[in-house]
Amino acid sequence: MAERRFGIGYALAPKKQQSFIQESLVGLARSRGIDLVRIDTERSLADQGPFDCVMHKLYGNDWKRQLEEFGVKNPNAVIIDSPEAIERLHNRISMLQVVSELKIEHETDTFGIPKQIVIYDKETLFDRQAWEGLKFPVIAKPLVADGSAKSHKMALVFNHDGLDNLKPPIVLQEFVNHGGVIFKVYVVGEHVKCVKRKSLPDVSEEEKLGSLDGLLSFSQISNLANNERTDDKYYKMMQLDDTEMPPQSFITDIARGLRQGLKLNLFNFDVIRDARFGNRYLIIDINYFPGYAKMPGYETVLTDFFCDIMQKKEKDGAENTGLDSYEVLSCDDEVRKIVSSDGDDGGDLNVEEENPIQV
Ligand SMILES: Nc1ncnc2c1ncn2[C@@H]1O[C@H](COP(=O)(O)OP(=O)(O)OP(=O)(O)O)[C@@H](O)[C@H]1O
Ligand SMILES: O=P(O)(O)O[C@H]1[C@H](OP(=O)(O)O)[C@@H](OP(=O)(O)O)[C@@H](O)[C@@H](O)[C@@H]1OP(=O)(O)O
Ligand SMILES: [Mg+2]
Ligand SMILES: [Mg+2]
Repeated sequence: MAERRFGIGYALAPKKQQSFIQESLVGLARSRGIDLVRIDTERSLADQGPFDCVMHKLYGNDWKRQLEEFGVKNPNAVIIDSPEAIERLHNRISMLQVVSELKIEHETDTFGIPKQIVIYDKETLFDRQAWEGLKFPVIAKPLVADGSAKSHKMALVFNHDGLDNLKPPIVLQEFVNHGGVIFKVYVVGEHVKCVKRKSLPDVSEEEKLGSLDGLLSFSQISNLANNERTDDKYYKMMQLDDTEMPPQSFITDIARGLRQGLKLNLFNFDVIRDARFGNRYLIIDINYFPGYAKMPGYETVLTDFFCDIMQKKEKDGAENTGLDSYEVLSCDDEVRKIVSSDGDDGGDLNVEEENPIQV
């Protein structure tokens, strides 16, 4: 009897679909019995399918309603991920709250988030009382992180003069020197991959005090040029080679904690190493459904994840229990640590985990 195939519908904006749905991914998934099917976002979801799973990165109440209806009509289908869980990442305060709730013990390393305050209006912006404990330079980030170009428009503010150009609501986050390298940790279910990316350079003491005109604007500085898909080529070009990766088990513990706390499968988080301490890591950003295609070998990681969902669904189907749409166990319960071809000397981090994951 022919093996039953597993249909995953994807609902993505055109730009996202173009970058993420590559023939290499579609072909590999197909060879593993998984069909990736485009959901026509101009038509009602209810008129399309059937789907065993829906994967999406769309906004708006109408789409949210359609997903809810789909979930009611298809209780055994898996939705990756729940709109409510995703919305938590659309606000830069609620986004990082989950980090403060993580309980992770590590012998030598500590983690946290930078000091930050939210500013809703201009008066508060100029009220020094409101800034308790926060010192220049600060990074001004839009409070809303909803995928719009505006939500990535940032400014490095060196002094009071720079405040004039800011438009609340914003988050002011202390700027922490971190050696000009950021660690981007991609999470795909129980799969975790840490890569290095170019970041803002450190700010010297003179620059902090100097007569720089108060503000430097920038946007998406850590985004990899699309033509640089191999990390080692990018690392050489951007002189990131000699930056040590964070401890592997530390990063996977944080990834696991965030996944369980956020109840999300598809996200990445940005980590900087605090140059003042060297073993203190700060999480500065968490992104839903990031640019996975920039991750070397993304086809395999994503297809393994699809396989995890399919196998869990079959297992649950056999036990006749409806798959709870937020929990998918990994394909196997062994901890499989695959360190990438660069070995463990600062190479990228691929770690499979044994824990159940939540969506
Ligand atoms: N607190 C901080 N201290 C030092 N540098 C920071 C800090 N916050 C952000 N940066 C720098 O600014 C860049 C953009 O910040 P952030 O990642 O929060 O913005 P974003 O628009 O959400 O980016 P992404 O494209 O990853 O979604 C970071 O990659 C890093 O280079
Ligand atoms: O497509 P890209 O490669 O730029 O991916 C970026 C992605 O854009 P897209 O989802 O519109 O594609 C961004 O999503 P929004 O915050 O804007 O929603 C955000 O997740 C970035 O962090 C991703 O960059 P990465 O962290 O992977 O370097
Ligand atoms: Mg970021
Ligand atoms: Mg972001």
